[in-house]
Amino acid sequence: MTRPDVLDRLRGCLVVSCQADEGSPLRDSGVIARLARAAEQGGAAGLRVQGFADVEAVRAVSPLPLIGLTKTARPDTDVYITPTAQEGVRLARLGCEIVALDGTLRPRPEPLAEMFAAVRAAGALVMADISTLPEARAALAAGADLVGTTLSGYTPDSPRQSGPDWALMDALRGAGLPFVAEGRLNTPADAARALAYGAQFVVVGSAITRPDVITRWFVEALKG
Ligand SMILES: CC(=O)N[C@H](C=O)[C@@H](O)[C@H](O)[C@H](O)COP(=O)(O)O
Repeated sequence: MTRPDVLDRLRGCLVVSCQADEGSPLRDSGVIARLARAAEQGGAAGLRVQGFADVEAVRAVSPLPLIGLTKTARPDTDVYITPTAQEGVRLARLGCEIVALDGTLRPRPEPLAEMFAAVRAAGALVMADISTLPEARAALAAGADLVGTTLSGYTPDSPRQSGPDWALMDALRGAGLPFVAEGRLNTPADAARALAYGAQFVVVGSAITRPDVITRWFVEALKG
């Protein structure tokens, strides 16, 4: 699959994020691979997967375009989504068509443009996870192939909210910047609305692949 083909295949479609955090009973690469297969059976056009072991496990069972990332906590930075070029290059070599990395303007271990170049040289597209309009502009200017609204609500510069950041999507569209919608799209109606807001494609995680989180939504609702 050539790079433009990947974006053509994902346009207007659903990508399912299959991740389980440490402590989750689903924290097992074999389980993640099964979640990925279930998403594929359900019609997902692509998958988003965290960590080398999970990427390898999913790559072995699914031909769908893969957005790979790492989550690496470091003492020197708040940036945790694929903070180094080395990690991004390894994800590309494991077969990820797209590598997601933190595209915010926060202090980071390595310059954004250098990371983008390294990942692209390894054969993958770069998806910059951002939280604000200026970050999106900067990431695209630095050579990102895609920007995702992934980090809105998780940085000091973006509003904390329970739902998707519709205002950010509106601003991105208004500025003529292509974007991927990701983050707290918790219903099919939200996903469809994101496309209507101009998203290239939509990434959904928790509402499909985190039963512990979904259970909590129901439990809280019953408390009234
Ligand atoms: C902020 C951050 O670290 N987001 C991560 C990025 O890969 C994942 O934990 C999210 O599940 C993913 O973005 C999908 O979002 P949601 O689970 O809300 O549909």
